[in-house]
Amino acid sequence: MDSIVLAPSHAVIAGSGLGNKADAASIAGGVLETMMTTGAGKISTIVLASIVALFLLDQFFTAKVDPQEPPLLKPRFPLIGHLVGMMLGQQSYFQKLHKRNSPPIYTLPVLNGKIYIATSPPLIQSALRGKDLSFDPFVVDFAQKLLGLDEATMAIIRDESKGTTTNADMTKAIHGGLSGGNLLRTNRAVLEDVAAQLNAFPLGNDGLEIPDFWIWLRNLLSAATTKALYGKKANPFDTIPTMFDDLWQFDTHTPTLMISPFPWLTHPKTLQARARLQAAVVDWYTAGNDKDPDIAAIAAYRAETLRRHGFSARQIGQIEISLALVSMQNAIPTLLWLVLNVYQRPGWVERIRLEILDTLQEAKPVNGMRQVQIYVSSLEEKAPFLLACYKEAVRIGNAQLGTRRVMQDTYISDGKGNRYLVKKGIDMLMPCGVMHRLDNVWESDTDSFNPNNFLSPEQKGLDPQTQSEREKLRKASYIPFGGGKHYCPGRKFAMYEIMALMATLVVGFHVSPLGGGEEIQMLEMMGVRFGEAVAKPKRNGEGCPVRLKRKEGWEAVRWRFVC
Ligand code: HEM
Repeated sequence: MDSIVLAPSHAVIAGSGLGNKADAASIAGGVLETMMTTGAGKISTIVLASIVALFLLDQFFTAKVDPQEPPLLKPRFPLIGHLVGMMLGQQSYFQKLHKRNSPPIYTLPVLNGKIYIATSPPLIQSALRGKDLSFDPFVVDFAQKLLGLDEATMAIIRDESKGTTTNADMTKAIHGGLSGGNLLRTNRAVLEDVAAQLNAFPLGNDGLEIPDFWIWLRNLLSAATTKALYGKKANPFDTIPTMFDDLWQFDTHTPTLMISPFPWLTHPKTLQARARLQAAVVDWYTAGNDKDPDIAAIAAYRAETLRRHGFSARQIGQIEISLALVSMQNAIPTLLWLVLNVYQRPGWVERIRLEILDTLQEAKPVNGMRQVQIYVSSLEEKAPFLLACYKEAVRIGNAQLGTRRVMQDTYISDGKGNRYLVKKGIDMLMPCGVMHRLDNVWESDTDSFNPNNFLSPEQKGLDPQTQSEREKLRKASYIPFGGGKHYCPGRKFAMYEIMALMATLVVGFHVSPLGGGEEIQMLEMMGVRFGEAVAKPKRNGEGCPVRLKRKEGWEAVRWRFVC
């Protein structure tokens, strides 16, 4: 079986495919002979001989492709060209290939295996909906390495003897835990803590000097999220002062941790951070806190599922640091890109402020302070420009690599009569970084932040009829949250918490650069690596010091979010 597993972030190679050996050997022999007789020096002979050897190996080992499969896209440098390109460029390598006019779906030969890459909206939608393509194998593959799980734990994860698997039941628990009333309750709990933190903000004219806006935003939402997940009584993230730093240290190095053959040598600090996180979370489950009715439904359902499958509290704690990670690692950087991009344009801040003002309601004063309510679930409808900015922050920051393994030979189709055979055991990648930069889909200069991408034709003064094809294409190309069975269950959760926090900032607070001037510093994005979805700021966000103070007329206000 030809198989390359590359996502979230590692490669497993198996199988082989033989090319036309006789032709290759004679061409290579000719090249070598020419080289030797022209008197080239020893070093250049060795280099050339290596290239010829690679050329030969390429002919021998490049995977075979059935004519019905997606066409083969050969690397410019034989055999290892794509592998090196992916290692160096990570997700951006697919954008590079796309700029070379790659077909809408192609087969990428990597060593002696292959992967499929889809970059056409209808083909991606077909793949995400397809029952024969699955994300599950990756969860199992990466759990062990990422979380450092022992064989006994992995044996339960791999167990299929009960007619179901841990993974299948966890998917149900996750989606149930983050839908309907459970979603609203968890959002309410997060925002209650966000409000408490903002309400504790200094009342004076100087406000607060924040040396590092990224770290401030990160800590604000991390504290609120963990409180909502684990409840107020016994939050494991309150036990050790380094817990948030540990979580983000772990998050930053997850992509390399998964591929490092000797993580104890290459990532000792990350392993120590992971160990501290796991110890605190293990204690929390050992004390039975997951049965407390005050905790988030997603945490409770997942723990109940894991206990049902026979995991001990130690094993649950080790696995469940992933819940904290997944709840924050994409949402919080998205908040950063929204805030930074909007605050580059005072006109946009004002436009959002006016939208939000219309939605606010005054409630009964508390301790002599005004109490202002934000109706979170109405923001989607009542604040279209804020919503467009949020979606644009998601588009611009997200380069997740949708990943599925073909479980049995099947066809995917673009709905226009083109269909492609995809074969059992091969992985298919759907690079969001390419989809979110397609020239024919998005407003021009696809690297720029442009909320027009998500305003309706009517809101932009355009004729909806002439725009309908493009609108459809935009919907199909926008895949920041994946799709199908594993469509991110936290997408609404993230949207509400981010929009609510942004709404409060623009109405109630004044954000200005610490060194003077009008606009706050824009931070640069790091490239998104395999295994990540949302870009983090370069240099851990250093270089964006701000002053945050309550706005005139909004000094003595207590904020309250209604979900
Ligand atoms: C802007 C923020 C977020 C982004 C961009 C994002 C992105 C993603 C992506 C790309 C996937 C994989 C989907 C697929 O392969 O089809 C995913 C899955 C998942 N996300 Fe999110 N996510 C975000 C926020 C959240 C939040 C806040 C939570 C939890 C509170 C969450 C929980 C999950 C879970 C549990 C899964 C696995 C679902 C499954 O396996 O069925 N996500 N997310």
